[in-house]
Amino acid sequence: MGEVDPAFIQPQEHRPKPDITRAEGIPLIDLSTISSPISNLDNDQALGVLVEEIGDACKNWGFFQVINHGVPLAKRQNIEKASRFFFDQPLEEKRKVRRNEEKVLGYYDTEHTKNVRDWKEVFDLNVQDPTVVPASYKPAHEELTRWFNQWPEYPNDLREVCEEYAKEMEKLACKLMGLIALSLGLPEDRFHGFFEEQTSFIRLNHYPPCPVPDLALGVGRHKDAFALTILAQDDVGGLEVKRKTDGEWLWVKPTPNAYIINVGDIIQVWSNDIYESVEHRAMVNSGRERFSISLFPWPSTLHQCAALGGARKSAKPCQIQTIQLGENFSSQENVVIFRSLTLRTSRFITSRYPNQRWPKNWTERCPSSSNRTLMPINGSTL
Ligand SMILES: O=C(O)CCC(=O)C(=O)O
Ligand SMILES: [Fe+2]
Repeated sequence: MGEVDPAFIQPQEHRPKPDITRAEGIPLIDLSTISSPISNLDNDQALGVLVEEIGDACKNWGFFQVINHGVPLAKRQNIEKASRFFFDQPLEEKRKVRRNEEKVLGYYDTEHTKNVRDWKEVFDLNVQDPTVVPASYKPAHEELTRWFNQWPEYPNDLREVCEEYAKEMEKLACKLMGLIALSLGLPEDRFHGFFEEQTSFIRLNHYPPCPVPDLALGVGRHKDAFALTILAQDDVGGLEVKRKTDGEWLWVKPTPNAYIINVGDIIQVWSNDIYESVEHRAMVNSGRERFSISLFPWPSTLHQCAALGGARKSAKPCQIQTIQLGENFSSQENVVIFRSLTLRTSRFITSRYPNQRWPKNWTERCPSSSNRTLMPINGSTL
């Protein structure tokens, strides 16, 4: 093991397998039907086929790749180049824009997943700058705060290329949310309003070569807490997806200029579990560094919490109700979530409020999934 910090070492049962399963891949979906300027979303027979493909992929895999998505290749190449430049700098330079308790965006190199350190470094930025969020998770506190992006001195075009890329990602996310709504039998714009005060963010990932790739992971197994994830991976590859049918880890073969899409917890809730947020992880290797870029579309804080924690009807925009739910769970009011989703996502939200304390014993107050009230996806109270 040499000098590798034991904090990086995965428990035996979660270490990557030496023999990668590459046989069957996640579905590859061609979006040209909706990417062409003359496409007509209303009466296109091809649209019906596409919607069915999206629905099947979400249901059977929770993951798919898209091609002919309409995102100009140059925008992706620009951000990839700037990301390489940024991570290539000495640590002291990157640490000038390090995330901390006050500045929750920027560079970070000690991320942990399930208490094991990830073999990676990241740079986070919000799509809305600044993003307005509650200053505290307590519903009685009405104060809001603003999260600002941090920008390094070099590369000096990082901000511009990230903002350009974010605009493209927003368009793609909007198209995908529309297709997913249609695939659930909902109007195409059913979810759009929830993103009006979005808290979406972009993460640049860098996975350096690792001397113990059979013991460590770039990102340990996890599910994403967001609505969707739109991931651009480079040609090195390393993403693995847990196949729903048998729990086998499958390697996602890099497809040039494709984006990998996965269903997050929020869509799982919005679809009443018809679509599931699926476990995945990122492997590292000893020979080549790897880069990827994630866009995590998050609805406004209110809708996150309505979905993930059952916000009360009286909730004011931006009040975090998820945590409150832990304390008031017995009321069963608008409870739309089951234990694991609440746990995971609430932890994610609390991690952004490091000074707040999670109520003790809260898990015991969570209802079992069989007690859960389903989301009224066809009604108006979503
Ligand atoms: O880089 C990857 O392949 C996966 C990253 C990921 O799963 C995440 O950031 O949530
Ligand atoms: Fe992920």
